[in-house]
Amino acid sequence: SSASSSTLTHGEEASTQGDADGVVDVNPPRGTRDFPPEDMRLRTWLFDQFREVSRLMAFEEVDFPVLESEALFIRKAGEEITQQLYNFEDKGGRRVVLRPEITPSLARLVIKQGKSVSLPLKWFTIGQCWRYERMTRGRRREHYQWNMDIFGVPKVRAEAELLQAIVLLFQRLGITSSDVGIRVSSRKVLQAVLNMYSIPEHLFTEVCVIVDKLGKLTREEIEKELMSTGLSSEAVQGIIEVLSLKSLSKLEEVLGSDVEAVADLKKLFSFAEQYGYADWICFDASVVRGLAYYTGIVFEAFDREGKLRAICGGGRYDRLLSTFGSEDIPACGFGFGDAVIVELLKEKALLPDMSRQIDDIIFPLDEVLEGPASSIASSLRKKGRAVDLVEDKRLKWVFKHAERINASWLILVGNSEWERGMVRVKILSTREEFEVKADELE
Ligand SMILES: CC(=O)Nc1cnc2ccccc2c1
Repeated sequence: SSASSSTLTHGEEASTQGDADGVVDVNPPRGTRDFPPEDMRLRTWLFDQFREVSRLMAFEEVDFPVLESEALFIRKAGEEITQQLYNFEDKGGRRVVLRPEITPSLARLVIKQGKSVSLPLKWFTIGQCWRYERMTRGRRREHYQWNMDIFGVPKVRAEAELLQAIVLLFQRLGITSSDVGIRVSSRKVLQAVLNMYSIPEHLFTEVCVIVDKLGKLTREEIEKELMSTGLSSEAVQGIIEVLSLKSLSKLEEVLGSDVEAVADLKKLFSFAEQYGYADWICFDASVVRGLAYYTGIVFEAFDREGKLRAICGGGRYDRLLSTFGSEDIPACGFGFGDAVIVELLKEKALLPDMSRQIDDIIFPLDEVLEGPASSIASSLRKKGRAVDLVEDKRLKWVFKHAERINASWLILVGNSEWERGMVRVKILSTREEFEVKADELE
Protein backbone atom coordinates (compact mmCIF):
# COMPACT_ATOMS: atom_id res chain seq x y z
CA SER A 1 0.00 0.00 0.00
CA SER A 2 2.97 2.36 0.33
CA ALA A 3 3.17 2.20 -3.49
CA SER A 4 -0.50 3.09 -3.83
CA SER A 5 -0.15 6.01 -1.42
CA SER A 6 2.54 7.48 -3.68
CA THR A 7 0.15 7.49 -6.65
CA LEU A 8 -2.77 8.96 -4.70
CA THR A 9 -4.29 12.04 -6.28
CA HIS A 10 -5.34 15.16 -4.36
CA GLY A 11 -8.48 14.73 -2.27
CA GLU A 12 -7.83 11.07 -1.45
CA GLU A 13 -6.55 10.53 2.10
CA ALA A 14 -3.50 8.27 2.17
CA SER A 15 -4.61 4.91 3.56
CA THR A 16 -2.54 5.01 6.76
CA GLN A 17 -4.27 1.85 8.00
CA GLY A 18 -2.77 -0.15 5.12
CA ASP A 19 0.72 0.56 6.48
CA ALA A 20 0.08 -0.69 10.04
CA ASP A 21 0.57 -4.45 10.45
CA GLY A 22 -2.58 -6.55 10.61
CA VAL A 23 -5.10 -3.70 10.42
CA VAL A 24 -7.32 -3.93 7.36
CA ASP A 25 -7.34 -0.91 5.02
CA VAL A 26 -10.47 0.90 6.22
CA ASN A 27 -10.83 2.91 3.02
CA PRO A 28 -13.30 1.62 0.41
CA PRO A 29 -11.87 0.30 -2.85
CA ARG A 30 -10.21 2.86 -5.12
CA GLY A 31 -12.66 5.18 -6.88
CA THR A 32 -15.58 4.22 -4.64
CA ARG A 33 -17.31 6.03 -1.76
CA ASP A 34 -18.73 5.22 1.65
CA PHE A 35 -21.90 7.04 2.67
CA PRO A 36 -21.66 7.85 6.40
CA PRO A 37 -24.95 9.19 7.88
CA GLU A 38 -24.59 12.86 6.89
CA ASP A 39 -23.62 12.03 3.30
CA MET A 40 -26.39 9.43 3.19
CA ARG A 41 -28.98 12.02 4.32
CA LEU A 42 -27.96 14.26 1.39
CA ARG A 43 -28.08 11.33 -1.05
CA THR A 44 -31.48 10.23 0.27
CA TRP A 45 -32.79 13.79 -0.08
CA LEU A 46 -31.55 13.97 -3.71
CA PHE A 47 -32.97 10.55 -4.59
CA ASP A 48 -36.31 11.53 -3.02
CA GLN A 49 -36.38 14.50 -5.44
CA PHE A 50 -35.70 12.10 -8.35
CA ARG A 51 -38.54 9.87 -7.17
CA GLU A 52 -40.99 12.73 -6.66
CA VAL A 53 -40.40 14.04 -10.21
CA SER A 54 -40.79 10.50 -11.57
CA ARG A 55 -44.14 10.29 -9.73
CA LEU A 56 -45.28 13.65 -11.11
CA MET A 57 -44.46 12.42 -14.63
CA ALA A 58 -46.40 9.16 -14.05
CA PHE A 59 -43.30 6.95 -14.50
CA GLU A 60 -43.12 3.48 -12.94
CA GLU A 61 -40.06 2.39 -10.97
CA VAL A 62 -38.07 -0.64 -12.16
CA ASP A 63 -34.75 -2.16 -11.07
CA PHE A 64 -32.04 -4.48 -12.42
CA PRO A 65 -28.94 -6.31 -11.21
CA VAL A 66 -25.78 -4.18 -11.14
CA LEU A 67 -24.15 -7.30 -12.62
CA GLU A 68 -24.98 -7.85 -16.32
CA SER A 69 -23.75 -10.03 -19.16
CA GLU A 70 -20.82 -8.38 -20.91
CA ALA A 71 -22.58 -9.02 -24.25
CA LEU A 72 -25.03 -6.20 -23.45
CA PHE A 73 -22.23 -3.63 -23.66
CA ILE A 74 -19.95 -4.87 -26.44
CA ARG A 75 -20.17 -2.07 -29.04
CA LYS A 76 -17.60 -1.31 -31.70
CA ALA A 77 -17.95 2.48 -31.86
CA GLY A 78 -14.98 3.30 -29.62
CA GLU A 79 -17.06 4.90 -26.86
CA GLU A 80 -15.18 5.75 -23.67
CA ILE A 81 -17.84 3.91 -21.66
CA THR A 82 -17.22 0.57 -23.43
CA GLN A 83 -13.45 0.98 -23.23
CA GLN A 84 -13.68 1.20 -19.44
CA LEU A 85 -15.92 -1.79 -18.72
CA TYR A 86 -15.63 -3.16 -15.20
CA ASN A 87 -15.69 -6.64 -16.69
CA PHE A 88 -14.53 -10.06 -15.48
CA GLU A 89 -15.14 -13.78 -15.78
CA ASP A 90 -17.19 -15.26 -12.98
CA LYS A 91 -16.54 -18.69 -11.39
CA GLY A 92 -18.87 -20.24 -13.96
CA GLY A 93 -16.69 -18.90 -16.76
CA ARG A 94 -19.31 -16.32 -17.76
CA ARG A 95 -18.20 -12.90 -19.08
CA VAL A 96 -19.95 -10.37 -16.84
CA VAL A 97 -19.71 -6.63 -16.05
CA LEU A 98 -20.65 -4.20 -13.35
CA ARG A 99 -22.97 -2.15 -15.59
CA PRO A 100 -21.55 1.18 -16.86
CA GLU A 101 -25.04 2.51 -17.75
CA ILE A 102 -28.63 1.46 -17.35
CA THR A 103 -30.29 1.84 -20.79
CA PRO A 104 -29.22 -1.63 -22.08
CA SER A 105 -30.77 -3.27 -19.01
CA LEU A 106 -34.01 -1.35 -19.63
CA ALA A 107 -33.99 -2.54 -23.24
CA ARG A 108 -33.31 -6.13 -22.13
CA LEU A 109 -36.32 -6.08 -19.78
CA VAL A 110 -38.60 -4.52 -22.43
CA ILE A 111 -37.59 -7.33 -24.80
CA LYS A 112 -38.05 -9.95 -22.08
CA GLN A 113 -41.51 -8.55 -21.21
CA GLY A 114 -42.26 -8.61 -24.97
CA LYS A 115 -46.01 -8.79 -25.76
CA SER A 116 -47.02 -8.73 -22.09
CA VAL A 117 -46.45 -4.98 -21.73
CA SER A 118 -48.62 -2.38 -23.45
CA LEU A 119 -46.91 0.66 -24.94
CA PRO A 120 -46.05 3.37 -24.20
CA LEU A 121 -43.91 2.40 -21.23
CA LYS A 122 -42.52 5.09 -18.93
CA TRP A 123 -39.97 3.58 -16.56
CA PHE A 124 -37.46 5.07 -14.11
CA THR A 125 -34.74 3.70 -11.86
CA ILE A 126 -31.94 5.00 -9.64
CA GLY A 127 -28.92 2.74 -9.75
CA GLN A 128 -25.18 2.51 -9.28
CA CYS A 129 -23.04 2.40 -12.42
CA TRP A 130 -19.40 1.41 -12.70
CA ARG A 131 -16.35 2.03 -14.85
CA TYR A 132 -12.81 0.71 -14.59
CA GLU A 133 -10.40 3.55 -15.19
CA ARG A 134 -6.65 3.39 -14.79
CA MET A 135 -6.34 5.35 -11.54
CA THR A 136 -3.81 7.71 -13.15
CA ARG A 137 -6.80 10.03 -13.60
CA GLY A 138 -8.01 9.56 -10.02
CA ARG A 139 -11.62 9.79 -11.17
CA ARG A 140 -14.45 7.92 -9.48
CA ARG A 141 -15.21 4.38 -10.57
CA GLU A 142 -18.83 4.44 -9.53
CA HIS A 143 -21.74 6.85 -9.38
CA TYR A 144 -25.49 6.67 -9.04
CA GLN A 145 -27.71 7.58 -11.97
CA TRP A 146 -31.39 8.45 -12.17
CA ASN A 147 -32.70 7.12 -15.49
CA MET A 148 -36.02 8.04 -17.09
CA ASP A 149 -36.99 6.24 -20.29
CA ILE A 150 -40.06 6.18 -22.57
CA PHE A 151 -40.64 3.21 -24.89
CA GLY A 152 -43.18 3.24 -27.76
CA VAL A 153 -43.48 6.97 -28.48
CA PRO A 154 -41.97 7.73 -31.91
CA LYS A 155 -42.80 11.44 -31.91
CA VAL A 156 -40.92 14.27 -30.12
CA ARG A 157 -43.64 14.30 -27.44
CA ALA A 158 -41.38 11.83 -25.58
CA GLU A 159 -38.38 14.17 -25.65
CA ALA A 160 -40.61 17.06 -24.57
CA GLU A 161 -41.83 15.01 -21.57
CA LEU A 162 -38.26 14.07 -20.57
CA LEU A 163 -37.14 17.70 -20.76
CA GLN A 164 -40.01 18.69 -18.49
CA ALA A 165 -38.86 16.06 -15.97
CA ILE A 166 -35.33 17.50 -15.99
CA VAL A 167 -36.60 21.10 -15.58
CA LEU A 168 -38.98 20.05 -12.77
CA LEU A 169 -36.04 18.46 -10.97
CA PHE A 170 -33.85 21.55 -11.27
CA GLN A 171 -36.73 23.78 -10.08
CA ARG A 172 -37.33 21.51 -7.06
CA LEU A 173 -33.66 21.94 -6.11
CA GLY A 174 -33.86 25.73 -6.42
CA ILE A 175 -31.83 25.89 -9.63
CA THR A 176 -33.00 28.43 -12.23
CA SER A 177 -32.61 28.80 -16.00
CA SER A 178 -29.94 31.43 -15.37
CA ASP A 179 -27.89 28.79 -13.52
CA VAL A 180 -28.39 25.95 -15.98
CA GLY A 181 -29.29 25.49 -19.64
CA ILE A 182 -30.09 22.43 -21.72
CA ARG A 183 -28.41 22.16 -25.11
CA VAL A 184 -30.62 20.36 -27.64
CA SER A 185 -29.83 19.00 -31.08
CA SER A 186 -30.49 15.93 -33.19
CA ARG A 187 -28.21 13.30 -34.61
CA LYS A 188 -30.29 13.61 -37.75
CA VAL A 189 -28.38 16.88 -38.30
CA LEU A 190 -25.18 14.89 -38.65
CA GLN A 191 -27.02 12.28 -40.70
CA ALA A 192 -28.12 15.01 -43.14
CA VAL A 193 -24.56 16.35 -43.42
CA LEU A 194 -23.12 12.89 -44.05
CA ASN A 195 -25.76 12.43 -46.78
CA MET A 196 -24.76 15.79 -48.32
CA TYR A 197 -21.23 14.36 -48.70
CA SER A 198 -22.60 10.89 -49.57
CA ILE A 199 -20.69 9.34 -46.68
CA PRO A 200 -21.64 5.68 -46.11
CA GLU A 201 -24.14 4.93 -43.26
CA HIS A 202 -21.73 2.65 -41.39
CA LEU A 203 -19.51 5.62 -40.50
CA PHE A 204 -22.40 7.46 -38.77
CA THR A 205 -21.94 6.01 -35.26
CA GLU A 206 -18.16 6.31 -35.35
CA VAL A 207 -18.36 9.95 -36.51
CA CYS A 208 -20.86 10.71 -33.71
CA VAL A 209 -18.51 9.34 -31.04
CA ILE A 210 -15.65 11.42 -32.49
CA VAL A 211 -17.55 14.73 -32.77
CA ASP A 212 -18.86 14.23 -29.23
CA LYS A 213 -15.31 15.16 -28.19
CA LEU A 214 -15.80 18.67 -29.65
CA GLY A 215 -14.93 20.97 -26.78
CA LYS A 216 -12.79 18.32 -25.12
CA LEU A 217 -10.26 17.86 -27.96
CA THR A 218 -8.87 20.63 -30.18
CA ARG A 219 -10.41 21.19 -33.60
CA GLU A 220 -7.24 19.78 -35.20
CA GLU A 221 -7.46 16.58 -33.14
CA ILE A 222 -11.12 16.16 -34.14
CA GLU A 223 -10.25 16.76 -37.82
CA LYS A 224 -7.45 14.20 -37.58
CA GLU A 225 -9.74 11.55 -36.02
CA LEU A 226 -12.43 12.25 -38.64
CA MET A 227 -9.92 12.01 -41.48
CA SER A 228 -8.69 8.70 -40.06
CA THR A 229 -12.17 7.24 -40.65
CA GLY A 230 -11.62 7.98 -44.34
CA LEU A 231 -13.68 11.19 -44.62
CA SER A 232 -12.53 13.76 -47.20
CA SER A 233 -11.19 17.03 -45.76
CA GLU A 234 -14.13 18.77 -47.53
CA ALA A 235 -16.59 16.54 -45.62
CA VAL A 236 -14.69 17.11 -42.36
CA GLN A 237 -14.89 20.88 -42.79
CA GLY A 238 -18.58 20.61 -43.70
CA ILE A 239 -19.33 18.55 -40.58
CA ILE A 240 -17.48 20.91 -38.24
CA GLU A 241 -19.11 23.94 -39.88
CA VAL A 242 -22.66 22.61 -39.48
CA LEU A 243 -21.99 21.34 -35.93
CA SER A 244 -20.91 24.85 -34.93
CA LEU A 245 -24.36 26.26 -35.71
CA LYS A 246 -26.27 27.64 -32.73
CA SER A 247 -29.43 28.82 -34.50
CA LEU A 248 -32.23 26.65 -35.82
CA SER A 249 -33.00 29.11 -38.64
CA LYS A 250 -29.37 29.00 -39.82
CA LEU A 251 -29.57 25.20 -39.72
CA GLU A 252 -32.72 25.37 -41.83
CA GLU A 253 -30.88 27.57 -44.36
CA VAL A 254 -28.05 25.03 -44.63
CA LEU A 255 -30.11 21.81 -44.59
CA GLY A 256 -33.44 22.99 -46.01
CA SER A 257 -36.80 22.89 -44.17
CA ASP A 258 -37.92 19.44 -45.32
CA VAL A 259 -35.08 17.77 -43.37
CA GLU A 260 -36.49 15.65 -40.51
CA ALA A 261 -33.95 17.05 -38.05
CA VAL A 262 -35.24 20.60 -38.58
CA ALA A 263 -38.92 19.57 -38.36
CA ASP A 264 -38.31 17.58 -35.13
CA LEU A 265 -36.42 20.40 -33.47
CA LYS A 266 -38.97 23.06 -34.48
CA LYS A 267 -41.74 20.90 -33.04
CA LEU A 268 -39.77 20.37 -29.82
CA PHE A 269 -39.10 24.08 -29.35
CA SER A 270 -42.78 24.86 -29.87
CA PHE A 271 -43.67 22.22 -27.23
CA ALA A 272 -41.18 23.90 -24.90
CA GLU A 273 -43.18 27.16 -25.11
CA GLN A 274 -46.37 25.30 -24.16
CA TYR A 275 -44.72 23.43 -21.26
CA GLY A 276 -43.21 26.73 -20.09
CA TYR A 277 -39.56 25.68 -20.11
CA ALA A 278 -38.47 27.43 -23.34
CA ASP A 279 -35.96 29.62 -21.48
CA TRP A 280 -34.18 26.49 -20.24
CA ILE A 281 -33.33 25.04 -23.68
CA CYS A 282 -31.24 26.19 -26.60
CA PHE A 283 -30.35 24.68 -29.95
CA ASP A 284 -26.69 23.73 -30.25
CA ALA A 285 -25.68 21.56 -33.22
CA SER A 286 -22.47 20.50 -31.49
CA VAL A 287 -24.43 18.30 -29.05
CA VAL A 288 -24.21 14.68 -30.17
CA ARG A 289 -23.62 12.85 -26.81
CA GLY A 290 -21.05 10.08 -26.62
CA LEU A 291 -23.22 6.97 -26.69
CA ALA A 292 -23.29 5.02 -29.95
CA TYR A 293 -26.99 4.15 -29.96
CA TYR A 294 -28.61 7.60 -30.15
CA THR A 295 -30.50 8.15 -33.42
CA GLY A 296 -32.43 11.42 -33.07
CA ILE A 297 -32.89 14.30 -30.64
CA VAL A 298 -30.05 14.49 -28.06
CA PHE A 299 -29.69 16.88 -25.14
CA GLU A 300 -27.47 17.69 -22.18
CA ALA A 301 -27.81 20.06 -19.24
CA PHE A 302 -24.87 22.32 -18.42
CA ASP A 303 -24.02 25.01 -15.87
CA ARG A 304 -23.99 28.38 -17.66
CA GLU A 305 -20.74 29.35 -15.87
CA GLY A 306 -19.12 26.44 -17.73
CA LYS A 307 -17.22 25.22 -14.64
CA LEU A 308 -18.65 21.70 -14.53
CA ARG A 309 -19.09 18.67 -16.74
CA ALA A 310 -22.55 17.86 -18.15
CA ILE A 311 -25.12 17.57 -15.34
CA CYS A 312 -27.32 15.07 -17.19
CA GLY A 313 -27.86 13.96 -20.77
CA GLY A 314 -29.93 11.76 -23.00
CA GLY A 315 -31.70 11.33 -26.30
CA ARG A 316 -33.66 9.15 -28.68
CA TYR A 317 -32.46 5.61 -29.45
CA ASP A 318 -34.95 4.04 -31.88
CA ARG A 319 -32.70 1.20 -33.02
CA LEU A 320 -31.20 -0.19 -29.83
CA LEU A 321 -33.46 -3.23 -29.50
CA SER A 322 -32.57 -4.53 -32.97
CA THR A 323 -28.90 -4.56 -31.92
CA PHE A 324 -30.03 -7.16 -29.36
CA GLY A 325 -31.77 -9.17 -32.07
CA SER A 326 -35.29 -8.00 -31.27
CA GLU A 327 -37.92 -5.94 -33.09
CA ASP A 328 -37.15 -2.22 -32.70
CA ILE A 329 -39.33 -0.12 -30.41
CA PRO A 330 -38.88 3.68 -30.51
CA ALA A 331 -37.32 4.85 -27.25
CA CYS A 332 -35.75 7.84 -25.58
CA GLY A 333 -34.38 8.56 -22.15
CA PHE A 334 -31.81 10.32 -20.03
CA GLY A 335 -29.31 9.62 -17.27
CA PHE A 336 -28.79 12.05 -14.39
CA GLY A 337 -25.70 11.42 -12.25
CA ASP A 338 -25.39 12.03 -8.50
CA ALA A 339 -22.03 13.81 -8.59
CA VAL A 340 -22.08 16.92 -10.80
CA ILE A 341 -25.47 18.04 -9.48
CA VAL A 342 -24.09 18.08 -5.91
CA GLU A 343 -21.08 20.14 -7.06
CA LEU A 344 -23.55 22.59 -8.67
CA LEU A 345 -25.68 22.79 -5.50
CA LYS A 346 -22.52 23.56 -3.49
CA GLU A 347 -21.55 26.26 -6.01
CA LYS A 348 -25.01 27.84 -5.71
CA ALA A 349 -25.23 27.41 -1.89
CA LEU A 350 -28.35 25.33 -2.41
CA LEU A 351 -27.36 22.30 -0.33
CA PRO A 352 -30.26 21.62 2.08
CA ASP A 353 -29.77 21.51 5.87
CA MET A 354 -28.92 17.86 6.48
CA SER A 355 -29.09 17.77 10.27
CA ARG A 356 -30.95 14.91 12.01
CA GLN A 357 -34.48 15.33 13.35
CA ILE A 358 -35.73 12.99 16.09
CA ASP A 359 -39.00 13.43 18.05
CA ASP A 360 -38.13 12.21 21.55
CA ILE A 361 -35.20 11.25 23.72
CA ILE A 362 -36.03 8.98 26.65
CA PHE A 363 -33.54 8.81 29.51
CA PRO A 364 -33.95 6.67 32.65
CA LEU A 365 -32.25 8.51 35.53
CA ASP A 366 -31.64 5.26 37.36
CA GLU A 367 -30.89 1.79 36.07
CA VAL A 368 -33.92 0.40 37.95
CA LEU A 369 -36.02 2.51 35.56
CA GLU A 370 -34.62 0.95 32.40
CA GLY A 371 -37.73 -1.26 32.20
CA PRO A 372 -40.27 1.58 32.40
CA ALA A 373 -38.18 3.58 29.88
CA SER A 374 -38.50 0.63 27.48
CA SER A 375 -42.31 0.52 27.68
CA ILE A 376 -42.61 4.30 27.23
CA ALA A 377 -40.27 4.19 24.16
CA SER A 378 -42.24 1.28 22.75
CA SER A 379 -45.66 2.91 23.09
CA LEU A 380 -44.42 6.20 21.57
CA ARG A 381 -42.82 4.35 18.64
CA LYS A 382 -46.07 2.48 18.04
CA LYS A 383 -47.74 5.90 17.80
CA GLY A 384 -45.22 6.81 15.09
CA ARG A 385 -42.82 8.97 17.05
CA ALA A 386 -39.07 8.62 16.42
CA VAL A 387 -37.60 7.81 19.82
CA ASP A 388 -33.93 7.63 20.88
CA LEU A 389 -33.65 5.63 24.11
CA VAL A 390 -30.45 6.72 25.89
CA GLU A 391 -28.90 5.29 29.08
CA ASP A 392 -25.57 4.96 30.94
CA LYS A 393 -24.82 8.60 30.21
CA ARG A 394 -24.44 11.70 32.39
CA LEU A 395 -27.36 14.14 32.15
CA LYS A 396 -25.04 16.80 30.71
CA TRP A 397 -24.24 14.50 27.77
CA VAL A 398 -27.98 13.80 27.24
CA PHE A 399 -28.82 17.52 26.91
CA LYS A 400 -25.96 17.98 24.42
CA HIS A 401 -27.13 14.94 22.47
CA ALA A 402 -30.72 16.24 22.41
CA GLU A 403 -29.47 19.46 20.85
CA ARG A 404 -27.29 17.60 18.33
CA ILE A 405 -30.16 15.50 17.02
CA ASN A 406 -32.73 18.31 17.21
CA ALA A 407 -35.07 16.34 19.49
CA SER A 408 -38.47 17.90 20.27
CA TRP A 409 -39.01 16.36 23.69
CA LEU A 410 -36.65 15.11 26.38
CA ILE A 411 -38.45 12.57 28.58
CA LEU A 412 -36.72 11.95 31.90
CA VAL A 413 -37.82 8.86 33.84
CA GLY A 414 -37.02 9.52 37.51
CA ASN A 415 -37.80 7.49 40.67
CA SER A 416 -39.85 10.11 42.53
CA GLU A 417 -42.06 10.85 39.47
CA TRP A 418 -42.35 7.17 38.48
CA GLU A 419 -43.68 6.28 41.94
CA ARG A 420 -46.65 8.55 41.05
CA GLY A 421 -46.86 7.07 37.51
CA MET A 422 -45.42 10.30 36.10
CA VAL A 423 -42.46 11.28 33.92
CA ARG A 424 -40.79 14.67 33.39
CA VAL A 425 -41.05 16.09 29.83
CA LYS A 426 -38.87 18.97 28.68
CA ILE A 427 -39.95 20.77 25.49
CA LEU A 428 -36.52 21.55 24.09
CA SER A 429 -37.63 24.44 21.85
CA THR A 430 -39.31 26.46 24.62
CA ARG A 431 -37.44 24.90 27.58
CA GLU A 432 -40.85 24.44 29.28
CA GLU A 433 -41.02 21.44 31.61
CA PHE A 434 -44.07 19.36 32.59
CA GLU A 435 -44.93 16.35 34.68
CA VAL A 436 -47.01 13.99 32.54
CA LYS A 437 -48.78 10.71 33.30
CA ALA A 438 -46.65 8.10 31.51
CA ASP A 439 -49.62 6.57 29.71
CA GLU A 440 -50.84 9.97 28.45
CA LEU A 441 -47.73 10.78 26.44
CA GLU A 442 -48.74 11.62 22.85
C1 LIG B 1 -18.50 12.84 -11.96
C2 LIG B 1 -18.53 11.32 -11.85
O1 LIG B 1 -18.35 10.76 -10.79
N1 LIG B 1 -18.73 10.64 -12.99
C3 LIG B 1 -18.81 9.26 -13.12
C4 LIG B 1 -18.41 8.36 -12.11
N2 LIG B 1 -18.51 7.06 -12.28
C5 LIG B 1 -18.99 6.53 -13.43
C6 LIG B 1 -19.11 5.16 -13.58
C7 LIG B 1 -19.63 4.65 -14.75
C8 LIG B 1 -20.01 5.49 -15.77
C9 LIG B 1 -19.89 6.84 -15.63
C10 LIG B 1 -19.39 7.38 -14.46
C11 LIG B 1 -19.29 8.75 -14.30
